[in-house]
Amino acid sequence: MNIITAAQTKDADRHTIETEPIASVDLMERAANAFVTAFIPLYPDSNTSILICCGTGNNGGDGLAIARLLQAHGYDAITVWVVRFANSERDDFTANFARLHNTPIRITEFFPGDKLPDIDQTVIIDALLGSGLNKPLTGDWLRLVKHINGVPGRKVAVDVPTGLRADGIIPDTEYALYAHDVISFQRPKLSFFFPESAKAIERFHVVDIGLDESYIERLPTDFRLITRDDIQRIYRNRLPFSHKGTYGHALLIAGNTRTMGAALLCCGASVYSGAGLTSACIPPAGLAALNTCHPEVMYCPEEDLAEIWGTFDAVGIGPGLGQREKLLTACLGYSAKPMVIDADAITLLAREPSLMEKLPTPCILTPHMKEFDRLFGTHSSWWDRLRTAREQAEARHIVLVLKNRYTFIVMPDGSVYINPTGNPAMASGGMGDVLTGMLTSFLAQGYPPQEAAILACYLHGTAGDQLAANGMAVVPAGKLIRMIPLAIGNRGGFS
Ligand SMILES: NC(=O)C1=CN([C@@H]2O[C@H](COP(=O)(O)OP(=O)(O)OC[C@H]3O[C@@H](n4cnc5c(N)ncnc54)[C@H](OP(=O)(O)O)[C@@H]3O)[C@@H](O)[C@H]2O)[C@@H](O)CC1
Ligand SMILES: Nc1ncnc2c1ncn2[C@@H]1O[C@H](COP(=O)(O)OP(=O)(O)O)[C@@H](O)[C@H]1O
Ligand SMILES: [K+]
Repeated sequence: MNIITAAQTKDADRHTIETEPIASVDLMERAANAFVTAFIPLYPDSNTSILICCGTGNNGGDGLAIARLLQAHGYDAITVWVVRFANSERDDFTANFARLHNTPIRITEFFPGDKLPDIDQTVIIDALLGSGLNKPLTGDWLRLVKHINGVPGRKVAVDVPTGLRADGIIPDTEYALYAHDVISFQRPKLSFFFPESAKAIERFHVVDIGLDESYIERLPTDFRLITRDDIQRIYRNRLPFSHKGTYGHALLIAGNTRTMGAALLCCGASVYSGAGLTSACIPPAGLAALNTCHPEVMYCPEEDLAEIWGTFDAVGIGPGLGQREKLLTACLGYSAKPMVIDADAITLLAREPSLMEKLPTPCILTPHMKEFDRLFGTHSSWWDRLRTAREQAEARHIVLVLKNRYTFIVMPDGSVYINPTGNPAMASGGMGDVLTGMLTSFLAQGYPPQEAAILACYLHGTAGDQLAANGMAVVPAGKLIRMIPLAIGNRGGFS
C-alpha cells in the first residue's frame, strides 16, 4: 500500500472530486461520516460529554460536520469551539458552519488573545489543524494546544494531531497536541511510523473516505506499508510432493556461554518458519540444551564449517555470538550465499569497516537503532537515520531491516517497506534473535531477500499480535516461536 505525502493526498482529493465526480463539501461529509463510524465503537456511550475544537480550514470543516453527525447519532452533550485565529476560512468550513446552526449544538467562537475557559469534557475532538500544517505552532495556537493537553479528557484527533507534521522530519522543538486516538483519512501519514510521533499519538486508526484508490496506488512514492495482501501474494504454498530438500537448509551461527539462549531462539524460529533443515553452529557447551529444546536442529561444529559450507542454502550469523564474532570474517571469505547478519556480527562490522566491502549478495542486515548508529554513525533523528539507511542499501545492494515499533525494511533500490505488525508485549530480549531465524529460514526456502524480509517481519509481528490478543501482556520470544506456523497458516491474519 502506497504511503503518500500531504501534497499527494491533496492531489488525490482533487482528482477524486473531478473524476468521480463529487462536490468537495460532499467529500468532506463522507470523511466526517467515516470518522464518526470509527469513533462510535471507541466511545460508545452517547452521554459522553464531547468538546469539538475546530479551526477554520478543512480540518475545522470536518470537525463541524462531525459535530452534526454525532448529534444525529444521539450524542447530545456536544460543545463546539471555533477558533478564529486565522484571517481566512475555507468554503467547506463556511458551508458546515451554516449547517451547524440548524442544530441545537452550542458554538463558542474565540479570537486572538481571548481567555480560554476550563475544559471538563470527557472527550476532546481535535479539528484545529490537520495536514495543512505548514509551520510550527506559535502564539494563540500554541497556547490553545497546551491548554487542551493540560486537561485530563481523552483526545481524539481528526486526520492528524494539531502541530504534528504529516511527513518529513519531526523536530523535537515542535509542540503538538497529544491524541489518545487519531482517526486518519484514507492513509496513515508517513510521520505516524516514526518514533518521534509518540509525543503526539498513542494509537491511530485509518478510515476509507473513498478517494480514488487506483489513482493513489499509481502516485510515485518510496514508502509502502506492508499489508496482509502482500503476504498472501508472496507466500508460496507447500506442495504435495515436496520434501525437506525442497525447503532448503538454514545454518545459524550463534550463541556463546552466557548467551546460548539466543542461538536456541533463532534455531527454533528457523524450524518453525519452515526451513527443510536447520543446522546450528554453536559452542559444544550448548549441545545438550539444543537437543532438548529443538531436537529437529542438527549440529555443525565450528571446525567443520569450511568443509560443509557448500551444503547450506542460507546462513544467519550474530545472535549471542559474543567473542565468536570473528567467525563472520571466516564466513565472508567462503563462497557467497544468502546471509543474514545480526547483533554481535553487526558490531564486528562496525569495528572492522573493511568487512563491509565483503558482504555477499544477497545480504540482510538487521540492526536495531543502536547497532545501526554503531555501524553508520550517530543520527539525531529517525528521518536522518532512514536517509542513511537508504543511501547504504542502494550503494551496497543490501537489504537493511531497521528494527523498531514499525520496522523499516530498506531495499537495495532505496524503497522503504514499513511493517505495521507487532506490539509492545514483544519488547523483551530474544525477539530480534527470533526474527533472524525467520529471515534465514525464508532465505533458505528460496525467497528473494526482499520477500524474505517482508514475510519475516510481518509474520513475526502477527505472531506477537495474536498472542497479545489472546491476553498475553508480555510475549516471551520462546512463546512467539510456537505461534509462527499458525501465523504462516493464516497468511498473516487472524480473525
Ligand atoms: N483528501 C483528504 O484527505 C481530505 C482532507 N480533508 C481535511 O482537510 C484537512 C486539510 O485541510 P486544509 O488544507 O484546509 O488545512 P488545515 O489543516 O485545516 O489548516 C488550515 C490552515 O491553517 C494554516 N496553518 C498551517 N499551519 C499553521 C500553524 N502552525 N499555525 C497557524 N496556522 C497554520 C494554513 O493556512 P495558511 O498558513 O497556508 O494560510 C492551513 O491551510 C485534512 O487534514 C482533513 O482533515 C477532508 O475534509 C476531506 C478530504
Ligand atoms: N514495541 C514494539 N512493537 C513492535 N515490535 C517490537 C516492539 N518492541 C520490540 N519489537 C520487535 O522485537 C524485535 C527486537 O529486536 P532486538 O532489539 O534485536 O531484540 P534482541 O536483541 O533482544 O533479540 C524487533 O523485531 C522489533 O521490531
Ligand atoms: K487535527
